[in-house]
Amino acid sequence: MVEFRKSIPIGEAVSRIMAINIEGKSEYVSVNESYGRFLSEDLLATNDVPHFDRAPYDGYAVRSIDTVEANRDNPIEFEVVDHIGAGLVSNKNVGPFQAVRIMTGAQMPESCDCVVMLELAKDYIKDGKSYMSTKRKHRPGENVSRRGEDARTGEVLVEKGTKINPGIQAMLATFGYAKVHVAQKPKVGLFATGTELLSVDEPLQPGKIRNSNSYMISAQIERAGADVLYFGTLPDDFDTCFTAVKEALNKVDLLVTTGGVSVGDFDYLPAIYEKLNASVLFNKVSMRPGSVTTVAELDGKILFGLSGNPSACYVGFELFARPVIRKMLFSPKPHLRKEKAILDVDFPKANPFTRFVRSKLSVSDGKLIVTPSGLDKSNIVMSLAGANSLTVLPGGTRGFSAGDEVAVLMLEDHEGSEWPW
Ligand SMILES: Nc1nc2c(c(=O)[nH]1)N[C@H]1C(S)=C(S)[C@@H](COP(=O)(O)OP(=O)(O)OC[C@H]3O[C@@H](n4cnc5c(N)ncnc54)[C@H](O)[C@@H]3O)O[C@H]1N2
Ligand code: MOO
Ligand SMILES: [Mg+2]
Repeated sequence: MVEFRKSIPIGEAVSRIMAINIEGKSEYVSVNESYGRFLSEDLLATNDVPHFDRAPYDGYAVRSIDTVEANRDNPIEFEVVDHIGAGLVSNKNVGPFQAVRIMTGAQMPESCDCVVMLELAKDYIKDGKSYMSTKRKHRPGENVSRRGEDARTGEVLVEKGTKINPGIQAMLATFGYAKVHVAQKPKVGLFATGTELLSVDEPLQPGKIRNSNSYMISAQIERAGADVLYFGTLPDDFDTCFTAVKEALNKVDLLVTTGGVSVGDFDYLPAIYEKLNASVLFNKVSMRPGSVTTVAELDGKILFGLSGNPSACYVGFELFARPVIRKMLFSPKPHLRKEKAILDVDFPKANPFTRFVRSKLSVSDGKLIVTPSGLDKSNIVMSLAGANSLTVLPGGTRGFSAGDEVAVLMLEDHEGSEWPW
């Protein structure tokens, strides 16, 4: 007799997984290798930026008090006593009605508090000496980049768990972080199970299909920020699968398998979990696709038994495995980011289960608009290519109409959500 499975709500399934005590680890890598990694410690400013007052323009550093009388009819003359570019420091003591010709980025001379831009100064030589004059009154601090205007020593600039982007790379270099504390990439093992599976370079044969799930899931694992250990395909044979899964567990932090989780005669994953003595967190979820997704835990490692059906496999990974990976990368918002969007077409199917529709989210006239990216069946591959989101259609509804507001989960976003259900 076919085993009866009790399905649980999606939120309950996710919270059972997230309750497992599994933590990320940190490593110390060169700034050259840190782009795209996740910070495992808050990023602090180690000095003021800039750490000296500096000229943001090419011009003349003067004392603003000396410009007070300047106006269109009264140019004020300054003797130019020094000339510096970025990287040099003037040691001249600049007195009343004296100026230093200064270039962008150079440190301000101590007694000067404003910069007259080259465009507002007239320069000339008189008796063999350099002079400049200006007709503009300048305020104290005018055209000066103040010490610490960009960052102050000790400030937390970026929080732990943030993905390092090009701007953070610039910050790291600015503060002299030659090495940076980042999360170790979780090692995610992967098997694709199924006697029907051909490799990508094999010609088609009757009854067989090319394995596409492992390519898809490998990319999803990388998109989530982890490393893939792909162990290959497995035939639907209990002993072979059992041995392979058991051995793989020693080498990984998390293990993903695709296929073999339903109630079919050759769906061996449930029996494998039982023989491993793994505790099964759930084996049925009130969702479509991916209702047969089965997740188990063994010695602090999580085994994700994703469905073989490509769309179900894809969705199961994003909802269940991604947040665990992001948690191990110290993200405070490990789940897919949830937003509201306007549905662009009718979706008349009644939904006993919560449905996650592969969708294309776009911005039109300042609003988020969402439309299914293809056929909404769990064995479909093609709708995945155009999907950048999952539209969430709650169970127990009679279908949806164009113009309805719906929740969407964003697949390509780096922000995430704390708890979307
Ligand atoms: N009597 C029932 N039958 C089924 C049920 C059920 O509740 N009762 N659930 C259905 C649902 S829902 C799904 S989803 C599938 C899940 O099946 P499995 O996870 O056991 O996966 P398989 O049987 O191994 O394969 C399903 C399907 O996917 C294709 N597949 C598998 N691996 C790959 C791969 N690597 N690349 C591409 N395609 C793959 C496979 O050939 C099958 O067509 O069960 C329903 N049945
Ligand atoms: O897991 Mo199945 O995808 O619900 O069709
Ligand atoms: Mg099956």
